[in-house]
Amino acid sequence: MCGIVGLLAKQAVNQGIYDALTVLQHRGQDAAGMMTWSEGRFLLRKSNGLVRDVFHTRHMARLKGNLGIGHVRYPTAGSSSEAESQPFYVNSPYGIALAHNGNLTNSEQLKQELFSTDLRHINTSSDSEVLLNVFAHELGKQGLHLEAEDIFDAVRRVHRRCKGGYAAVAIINGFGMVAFRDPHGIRPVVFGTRQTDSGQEVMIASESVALDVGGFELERDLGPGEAIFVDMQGQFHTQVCADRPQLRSCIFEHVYLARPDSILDGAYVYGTRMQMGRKLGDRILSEWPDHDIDVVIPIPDTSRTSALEMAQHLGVTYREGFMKNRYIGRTFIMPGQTQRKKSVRQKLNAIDVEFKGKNVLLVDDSIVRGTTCKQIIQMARDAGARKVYFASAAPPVRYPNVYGIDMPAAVELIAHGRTEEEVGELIGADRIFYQDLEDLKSACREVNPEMEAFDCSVFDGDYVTGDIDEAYLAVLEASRSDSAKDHSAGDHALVDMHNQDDDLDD
Ligand SMILES: O=P(O)(O)OC[C@H]1O[C@H](OP(=O)(O)OP(=O)(O)O)[C@H](O)[C@@H]1O
Ligand SMILES: NC(=O)CC[C@H](N)C(=O)O
Ligand SMILES: [Mg+2]
Repeated sequence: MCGIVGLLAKQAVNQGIYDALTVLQHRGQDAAGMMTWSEGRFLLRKSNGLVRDVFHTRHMARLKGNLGIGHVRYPTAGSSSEAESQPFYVNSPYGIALAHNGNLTNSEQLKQELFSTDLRHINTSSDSEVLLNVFAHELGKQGLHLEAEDIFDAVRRVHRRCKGGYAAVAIINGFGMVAFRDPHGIRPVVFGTRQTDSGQEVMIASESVALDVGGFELERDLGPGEAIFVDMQGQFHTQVCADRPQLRSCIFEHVYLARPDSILDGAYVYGTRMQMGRKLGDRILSEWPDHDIDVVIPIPDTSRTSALEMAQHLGVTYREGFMKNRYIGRTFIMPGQTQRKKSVRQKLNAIDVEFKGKNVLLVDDSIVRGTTCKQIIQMARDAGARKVYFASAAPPVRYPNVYGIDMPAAVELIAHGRTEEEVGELIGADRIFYQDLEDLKSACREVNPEMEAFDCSVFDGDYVTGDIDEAYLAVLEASRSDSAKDHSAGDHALVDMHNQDDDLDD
């Protein structure tokens, strides 16, 4: 769940891309990057860190041009080094820059094919570099005069070769901007337009909030397998380039990943989270009609929308019993377990009066590794709670994610191989409530009835791309679990394009 943005405008795009990246920051906190295009040259700035730390005035001054793409990264493949931050660039054919959200599940096989049959070299362990090179290779078959139709043909071949989740935005030197979404539409991508006196401007982004801040009107989501090409005049062309497109968007976007003020696949994330609260409230009432809950307390930030709705539905007081330090980011998407653990305590602090002598129902959007809830329950007890009940607005997360969320190892998931009651015991709750998966799906459908099916793999272990088996998951776990990552830290110099007279690294 990285964040991507592309902007083709009638004026300089650097500030617009920067602003979009800041509102997509919740999708990736490890690295940020921007590549613009001006007079036949690409200009790049990318590095580890938050958007505000990566782009300084001197970088912004260098990022000239009316066309550009940007990225915030949360690594799901390769390392978290600067060399694997995005966008990536290849010089042939034409010169192409690309930013990717998602994760390819056949990148190792593609990497070998790229070398042995396409004669292309991949210099990092990033699957995004693989995706760019497959796209470049397929585009290279089209010849010198590129039309929208040629680009769509190339995307069609990308879909035939690549497996997994991918939403990507690219610049083709001299031709314009392209974006495409995998045939299951696992990861989100939307586009919108802004009319100016000089003509139409187009923004493509992971979430509609990026369009809102830039004053763009949301046109729609890209459909599964669909591509959009925006020519240098700002006119866009779209086509579905997959043989059998089927929308199976990641339901975890609606649970946690996306911002509540985004509209994804026609569904207001805020509305879905309210429905989730209502449905879980119903479940609690039916399982425990004579409950003794005194107060509902959310675990900020993401659960607040569901918790408020649940409290109203239960007819119980809602109180903000935990204060969040606004300067600490999201803990779940931090790279290591030590940092995640430490951050919970730095991030959240209890207001004792809301807990003293009360039976509290703590509500979170999801329980993944259990890092947050274990500590929070202890904090609630330390603050004087009599009973601590815990509700998760999502079902138990029991299976790894392979499509762009960094949950590679089943053993790290607290609900893997455990019943709901066993999880409750392990986290120290007096009683635990989980959402039912069917209720979660209908929460989404109540907001947009056209959303028929989803990728729910983290909840049900059903991988929609059909290429994931035990052997694949074993290799993934061995290479990407927290303990494997601890041993793979290394120094990775940035082998990349050089930029004007300026240094890349500061
Ligand atoms: O069981 P865990 O492994 O702890 O993961 C689940 C927690 O992580 C997320 O919070 P996060 O702090 O990332 O973001 P938020 O502020 O948006 O809630 C999520 O909202 C849960 O609180
Ligand atoms: N979270 C993501 O979308 C990650 C994109 C890509 N797989 C990377 O690791 O850079
Ligand atoms: Mg949270």
